[in-house]
Amino acid sequence: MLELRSLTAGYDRRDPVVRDVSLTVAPGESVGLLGPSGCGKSTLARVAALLHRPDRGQVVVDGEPVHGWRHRAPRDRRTAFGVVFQQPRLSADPRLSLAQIVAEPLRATGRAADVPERVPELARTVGLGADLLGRRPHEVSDGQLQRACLARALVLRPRWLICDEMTAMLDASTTAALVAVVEEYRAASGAGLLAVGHDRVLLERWCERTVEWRELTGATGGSAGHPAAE
Ligand SMILES: Nc1ncnc2c1ncn2[C@@H]1O[C@H](COP(=O)(O)OP(=O)(O)OP(=O)(O)O)[C@@H](O)[C@H]1O
Repeated sequence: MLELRSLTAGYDRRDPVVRDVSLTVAPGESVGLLGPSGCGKSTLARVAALLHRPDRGQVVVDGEPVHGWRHRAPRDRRTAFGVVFQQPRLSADPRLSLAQIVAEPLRATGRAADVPERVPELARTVGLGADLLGRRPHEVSDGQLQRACLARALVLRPRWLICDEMTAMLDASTTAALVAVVEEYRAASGAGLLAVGHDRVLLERWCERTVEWRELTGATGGSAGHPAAE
């Protein structure tokens, strides 16, 4: 279970963008989170993926409260999450080839030995031809780069996937292809999904359950929350 309990988060403690938000994703469940631009969806997605420390509230993963974010999160916690962001160009190192981008999490976790097997396997899964794997981000389209970013998110076989407007920059056929990849992975692995976006038609087709941002506030009662752990 991925539980977001009474989360308050943002960039200025005096004026948080996420206020007392609660949401739960069960293993194997797909949850779409809909909200208008600027409401704080990406910020919440980053907290859920252990990339941004909340001011208040708790993230509880499989019954265990999270006590560290980013590099302070234990490795097995961090690697349980695969994250895909809206803008692949901001989340991929421009100096690396697509193959190196996909391989990054394996190298960072001491599993470089798996690279020769896993990278071509993931490239096939996301529909990246071998000719593209040697190219760098500026030599491929947004859609091709997003395919590499999705492969990178899946390479460590995460138990939770956080997709933050994953398809916002993509055409309809690439959107359908990437959603299908996520769904095949979920069916095979039992991973849970939190897909954040503003495209109601897409999220309602994609996810078993879709929730509105405004429904999440104060859902567990009051804004007191729990003090965030260091
Ligand atoms: N790094 C940052 N520093 C300061 N403010 C930020 C930062 N990132 C986001 N914000 C602000 O926090 C608010 C919520 O942003 P967030 O990206 O979480 O919203 P969103 O719902 O995902 O929006 P969108 O759908 O447009 O991506 C916005 O007002 C934004 O300007």
